[in-house]
Amino acid sequence: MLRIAVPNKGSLSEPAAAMLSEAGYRQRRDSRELVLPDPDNGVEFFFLRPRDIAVYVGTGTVDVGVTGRDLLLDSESPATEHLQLGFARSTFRFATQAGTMTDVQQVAGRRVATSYPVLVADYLRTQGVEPAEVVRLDGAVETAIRLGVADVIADVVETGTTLRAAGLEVFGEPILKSEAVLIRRAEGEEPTGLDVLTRRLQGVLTAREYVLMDYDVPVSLVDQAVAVTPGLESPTVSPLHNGEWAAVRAMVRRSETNRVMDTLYDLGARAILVTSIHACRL
Ligand SMILES: Nc1ncnc2c1ncn2[C@@H]1O[C@H](COP(=O)(O)OP(=O)(O)OP(=O)(O)O)[C@@H](O)[C@H]1O
Ligand SMILES: O=P(O)(O)OC[C@H]1O[C@H](OP(=O)(O)OP(=O)(O)O)[C@H](O)[C@@H]1O
Ligand SMILES: [Mg+2]
Repeated sequence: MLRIAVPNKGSLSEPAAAMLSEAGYRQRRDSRELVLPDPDNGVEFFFLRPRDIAVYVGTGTVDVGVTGRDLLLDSESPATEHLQLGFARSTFRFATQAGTMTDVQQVAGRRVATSYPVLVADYLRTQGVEPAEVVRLDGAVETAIRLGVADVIADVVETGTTLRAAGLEVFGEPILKSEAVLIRRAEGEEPTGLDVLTRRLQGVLTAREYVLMDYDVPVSLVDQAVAVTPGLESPTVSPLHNGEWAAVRAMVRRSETNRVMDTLYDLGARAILVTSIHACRL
């Protein structure tokens, strides 16, 4: 059985459970369940603190796990990214009182509060900046400046709402772009069953990113239409009862759906239909 660690709480927990459920795995019914066997799919889920998941994977106690890239890097665990999962996207940034700092060099000799001390210390070292101190806090880092324990913070930023509410502003380059990732042990053989899990998760990622587009187009315009919707490999072109028209089916990036429909319509395509992909294996 492939042992899979899944975040039990926090920002990663719900979207990770949703993705695994879309991939056909069992879901826990109660958030207090800590272990969930799924024998039909040959896996066993362990619900752990997101910060601990890299540690368990690095020691080989579990085979793979879902965590954030930022948490993985902060853990110093011998685990490695296996697959990017596309949710919990965030940046990791320095911030301080609005209008006071512009460059990471200004962090020299200052106190930095963060929940990610290893990540921050590593980054400052690469920039040749020596802070006075890196203060490790568990959360609510944005309040550290007002309370006088730090001059600068380094934290996860998604919308920036939390920073603005605290009267803070980012400065310097982003330290990191993070998202949820599936991790595995850096050394050793690939765990048995990881290939199936990977294909299933890739199927979910593709189903989320693409839609199926069907349309009818005059046979004389098929080549031009196919150039607009080349699909992943090659679109399906089928004859229609009216021999002057053909039907085309292709996968299209969800984000481009309306632009592609406009272009096809202008070209002369009609009966353009878009459907979601429920599941797929490429
Ligand atoms: N607002 C957010 N938007 C996107 N990702 C986030 C956000 N907050 C945290 N993350 C990501 O979630 C992971 C941190 O997990 P963690 O469980 O600490 O989340 P949390 O929501 O801060 O939980 P907790 O309330 O227990 O601190 C990191 O990978 C981080 O980048
Ligand atoms: O840019 P935003 O959209 O505002 O999101 C970023 C905030 O979200 C997370 O906090 P969380 O709610 O997890 O609280 P915490 O600080 O206690 O971890 C993170 O630590 C930031 O504070
Ligand atoms: Mg948090």
